[in-house]
Amino acid sequence: MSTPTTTPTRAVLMLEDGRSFVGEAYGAIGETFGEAVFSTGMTGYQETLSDPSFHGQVVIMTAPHIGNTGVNDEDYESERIQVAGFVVRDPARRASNWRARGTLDDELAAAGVVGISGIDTRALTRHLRELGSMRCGISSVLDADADADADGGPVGPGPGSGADGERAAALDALLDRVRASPEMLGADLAPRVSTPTPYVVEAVAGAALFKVAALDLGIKRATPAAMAALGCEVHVLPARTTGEQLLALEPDGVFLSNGPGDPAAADYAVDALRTVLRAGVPVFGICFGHQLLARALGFETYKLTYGHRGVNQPVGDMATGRIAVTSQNHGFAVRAPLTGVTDTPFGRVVVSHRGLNDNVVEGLECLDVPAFSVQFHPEAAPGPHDASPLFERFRALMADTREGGRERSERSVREAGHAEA
Ligand SMILES: NC(=O)CC[C@H](N)C(=O)O
Repeated sequence: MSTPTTTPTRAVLMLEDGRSFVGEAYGAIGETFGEAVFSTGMTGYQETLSDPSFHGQVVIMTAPHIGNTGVNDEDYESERIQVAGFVVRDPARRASNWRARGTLDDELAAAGVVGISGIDTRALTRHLRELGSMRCGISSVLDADADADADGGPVGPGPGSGADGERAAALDALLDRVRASPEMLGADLAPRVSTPTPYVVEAVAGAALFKVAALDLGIKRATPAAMAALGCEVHVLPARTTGEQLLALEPDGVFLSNGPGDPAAADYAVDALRTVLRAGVPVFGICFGHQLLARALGFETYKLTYGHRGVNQPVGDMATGRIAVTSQNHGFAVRAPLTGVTDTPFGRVVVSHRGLNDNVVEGLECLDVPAFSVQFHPEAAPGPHDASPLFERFRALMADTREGGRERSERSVREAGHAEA
């Protein structure tokens, strides 16, 4: 009798340190490599999968049941699934939601995204929490060779022969491929996910009040949408746009988006930002954009052991003590003194927010130039909306700077008039 076609295909997740997990193929059949990171969000898997900041990463969902609501066209945060691979414990056997147009398994397969299911994601997460994020590979094609040999090849005794020997050799070879795959430290990934050409997101409520130049380092759809809803005309620009090109748009403000990779590798964006800061144009950065503002001010960034990824990360406002529950997705962070004022080439800077789980810097505020940034995600896709007023704060900063600018130019007109008289 032939084997039923429903027999699951075996898949293996191999970590850089040699620990491996055996499960079932989920999504596309094949092989993939990336940095193994875990996300604790219990909702929002579609937004997570399509967040460009996950480019080059294999995402492990700590929530065990994934895929319940299938996939729809509305919840994509970019044009495609961006993760390098996907790891789940217990995929939903059917999708159930009025918006669903298909299952997550099929969607991943159609997008060519290799995943694995049925593994102990709790043990995997604890391992990464102790030892830190590391490279990994998922393969659902390893058994093909071993099985072919086991079925058709000679059955010989001793190590290295037969299916077991083949499988051990295949696992060793997979580990070699994991260790040969690119590292996240030092990776410049934003240009890979950025828009190739500029585009404009129109302000929602009639006439645009403010023109925002947004550097797309891996922007999510919800971000320009949130600013457009506040009356901003958002010009979304490729990652390598220069400071001069940003200023040539005569924007009321410059926004720096989230994005994948190591902020220490994106010197081009740091240079652009310094040009903008020198011009006194308001700046707002989130996540990768926050890390780049920090670098432009002279702070360093570093790699966290395992990062913050999820929708329930508590953040404290240093000035008010107020706590916000935030959406986060970062593996790098800014090194800056939590208290006190730091003097930088762009004047005084304070840390505005800190992570309440581990005291990581979660926000910066410039006191002498109109610029601020947060490590978390005010666009909240997915996640809670506690931080969404930050877009209003950016609008207020643009309004103040514009008023200040008007006052200054009115004063110079008056002064020029005096000079003439
Ligand atoms: N979401 C982001 O912008 C992530 C920023 C950066 N790639 C990090 O991992 O820290």
